[in-house]
Amino acid sequence: MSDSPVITDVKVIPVTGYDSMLLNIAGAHSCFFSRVLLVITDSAGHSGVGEIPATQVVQKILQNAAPYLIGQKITRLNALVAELHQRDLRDEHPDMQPFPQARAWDLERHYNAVAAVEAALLDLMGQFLNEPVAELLGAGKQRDEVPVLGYLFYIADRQRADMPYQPGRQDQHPWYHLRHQQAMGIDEVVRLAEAAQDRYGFKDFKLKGGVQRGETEIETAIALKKRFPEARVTVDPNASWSLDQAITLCRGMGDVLSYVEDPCGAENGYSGRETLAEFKRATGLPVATNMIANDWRQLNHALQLNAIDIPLADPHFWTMRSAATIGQLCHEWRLTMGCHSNNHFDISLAMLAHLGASAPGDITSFDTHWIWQDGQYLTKEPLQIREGKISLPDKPGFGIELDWEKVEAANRLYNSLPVKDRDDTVPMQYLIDGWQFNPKQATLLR
Ligand SMILES: O=C([O-])C(=O)C[C@H](O)[C@@H](O)C(=O)[O-]
Ligand SMILES: [Mg+2]
Repeated sequence: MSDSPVITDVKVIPVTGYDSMLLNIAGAHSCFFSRVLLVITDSAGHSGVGEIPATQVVQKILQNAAPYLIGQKITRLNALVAELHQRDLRDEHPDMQPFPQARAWDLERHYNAVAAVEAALLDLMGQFLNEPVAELLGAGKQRDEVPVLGYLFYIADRQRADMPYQPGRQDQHPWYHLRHQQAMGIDEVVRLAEAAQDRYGFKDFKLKGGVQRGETEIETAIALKKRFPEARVTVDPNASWSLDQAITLCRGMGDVLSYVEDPCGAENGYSGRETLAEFKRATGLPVATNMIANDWRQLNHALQLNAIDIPLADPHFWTMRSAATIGQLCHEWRLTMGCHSNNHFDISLAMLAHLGASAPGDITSFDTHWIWQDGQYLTKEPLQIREGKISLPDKPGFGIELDWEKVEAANRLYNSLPVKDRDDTVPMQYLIDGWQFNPKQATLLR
């Protein structure tokens, strides 16, 4: 019936790199960030790869899925992904019991695992068909370059932490030094933006908020807009502002903020979808989210309430194909597609690029944390951000090749870590003793 290659090997490889002491509502980024690579090899001798956020649960889910995948034809991609979506791997595998948080109610880990499998299979399919992954998504490849934004953070003083944060390098572009230095003031954040703009050519900027007083964060956004008048500027306090506060801070700010990301969330018996709908009505500002429309059912409710304009369709939990479908839906329904991110390596950079290349019509610049990791490559010819865009390589699949020496070194670093999963409250203790997460209180207001 078919000459499809079959899956011969599945490898789950956790990898770690270095990060700066970036602040967000959950605390401070550790000096380490971790991801999981899923590498699937087929009988044609090709390897496909997917990258997702690292948790111990997701690794277990993927290890449990491996025997099921081996021997399957790669052309069963659609059916395999649908089947994995439905399997409750925890119940099938008693060794998931030490992870009570897995699968049954922590759906995001399950989605991450399925997303990794789908990405690796798409990479293999692209190589089998000699087409880039973007051609296999949605309406096929729509563009060769994908706009991305300069994702800015307030940066804490790493020297206060007894952790091996990197000091930065002085022998390269100033960005590679500045990204490791404290940046809490408005001028320092503008300086960061200037360096990032000079290095990567960004047209647009996003400021991670939920850290300082809302007024200070809005003043920072105003300063960014003043410095880069043509830029689309946004701020993302991760729903930490109350609805009233969000309206007070953002009303009349249409000439500064092109859109606002998750300005408020659930409060006083009202859901985040309801408060965002009220925020939109009160301010007239477009709203983006990666917090209240993260699966089809949530997206349906968000759209029925007219709560959002820009779904940030992250392929690491939506999966590449579902995120591409959101791109098509946004185009048809006059919404705007964007993409959320977390700290990531260059495999995810390729995933974002192929997703963005498949999206029809206008999209807003995609989020990427890559500028905080740039230089820590796991592929031989990593994609680059130039003039604020990522160009797609003219190669099949994702068009990337793993550098196994680097992957093995990053895996050794992961294995050496005493704490494996992300926990931003730990480094935060060096800044504020006894600090605890409060989703409604800015990080430094304690
Ligand atoms: O847009 C967002 O909400 C994010 O990028 C989530 C991330 O976890 C961000 O808050 C971070 O890296 O600290
Ligand atoms: Mg966000």
